[in-house]
Amino acid sequence: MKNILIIGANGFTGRQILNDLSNKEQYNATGCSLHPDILPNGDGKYHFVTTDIRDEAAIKHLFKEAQPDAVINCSALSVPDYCETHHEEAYLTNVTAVEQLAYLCEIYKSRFIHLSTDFVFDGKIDENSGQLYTEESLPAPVNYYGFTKWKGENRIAEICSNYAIVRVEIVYGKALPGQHGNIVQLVMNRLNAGQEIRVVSDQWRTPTYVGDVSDGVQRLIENTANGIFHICGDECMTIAEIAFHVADCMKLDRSLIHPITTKDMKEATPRPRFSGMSIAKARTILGYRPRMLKEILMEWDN
Ligand SMILES: NC(=O)C1=CN([C@@H]2O[C@H](COP(=O)(O)OP(=O)(O)OC[C@H]3O[C@@H](n4cnc5c(N)ncnc54)[C@H](OP(=O)(O)O)[C@@H]3O)[C@@H](O)[C@H]2O)C=CC1
Ligand SMILES: Cc1cn([C@H]2C[C@H](O)[C@@H](COP(=O)(O)OP(=O)(O)O[C@H]3O[C@@H](C)C(=O)[C@@H](O)[C@H]3O)O2)c(=O)[nH]c1=O
Repeated sequence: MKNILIIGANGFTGRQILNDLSNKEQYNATGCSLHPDILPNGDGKYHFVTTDIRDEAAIKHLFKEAQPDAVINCSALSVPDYCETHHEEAYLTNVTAVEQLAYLCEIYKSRFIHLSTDFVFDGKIDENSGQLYTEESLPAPVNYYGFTKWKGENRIAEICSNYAIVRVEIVYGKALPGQHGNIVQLVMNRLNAGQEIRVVSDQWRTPTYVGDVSDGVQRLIENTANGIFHICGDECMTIAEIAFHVADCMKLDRSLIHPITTKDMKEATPRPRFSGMSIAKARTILGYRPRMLKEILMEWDN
């Protein structure tokens, strides 16, 4: 049985991974998060600890207790607008604490699986070129969040002898109360309530189903390959196209959706224009096969 430590286990992705792993006999799952268990009356299949990863002594104690064979880091300051105005705090969580986790993984001979983002890229690929970002593409982040995530990636590659960096993007699925939502849920909620929504039609992404992230991570626990893996969807589309898929699959009123440009959206933080990522490497090495957005939406009970 493998001991798996999932950090950021109250978060949207971390909780999915904690739930999935704790239902498998081959894993002994420990969830860790900054705040107490978001679902304290769960089925008792996992152990949960409240720990701040910025606290060096606490994190050393956690490793000693958990003796992890693999550590999955889903914790982060993951709101780009917040990171843009809180540089020091963002750096501490997304870089300094990640470095500390990486050192401890080396000491405990744990495989380090760390979640990162498409926001490491500048998004300057021409959307008509048919190109997608690969693991070989050069990062050049356009916001501070992306910068810290890239720094974290680099430090792990320098420190760890057994690691995988998992870049995901626009992770969607059903969030629990208390977790942040996602664009698919936001569109669904607005349209269900008969409210209008403005969505950008000039930001291209490869949206990722949260269950597929969990699947990709599980494949990486069992694989020994080091390096970066793009674990996202296989369909590149604009945010406006995502919104129209939601309306059509859920039979909601698509006239409430208003496509606008990024310029008109007046976002507080710059975002890459095009950040579709290729999953060719994950397909070949891991046998990763993500699901289609429409397929997930058709099964979604809203
Ligand atoms: N969601 C998305 O669309 C995307 C996410 N990513 C990356 O994927 C990963 C997971 O994202 P997502 O699921 O959205 O994350 P969330 O923001 O939902 O969850 C992050 C979790 O990290 C925990 N956390 C934050 N600071 C600390 C700390 N100091 N010590 C311990 N735990 C801490 C929080 O715990 P608590 O709730 O207990 O306070 C929170 O639950 C992140 O690395 C993010 O950068 C990348 C691209 C897209
Ligand atoms: C709220 C909102 C967002 N959008 C767009 C902006 C953006 O392109 C997209 C998603 O917006 P969000 O604010 O949910 O997420 P955003 O901060 O853009 O995105 C991400 O989260 C971080 C953690 C990442 O690492 C990224 O990979 C990405 O998935 O939807 C609209 O068009 N209309 C809206 O009303």
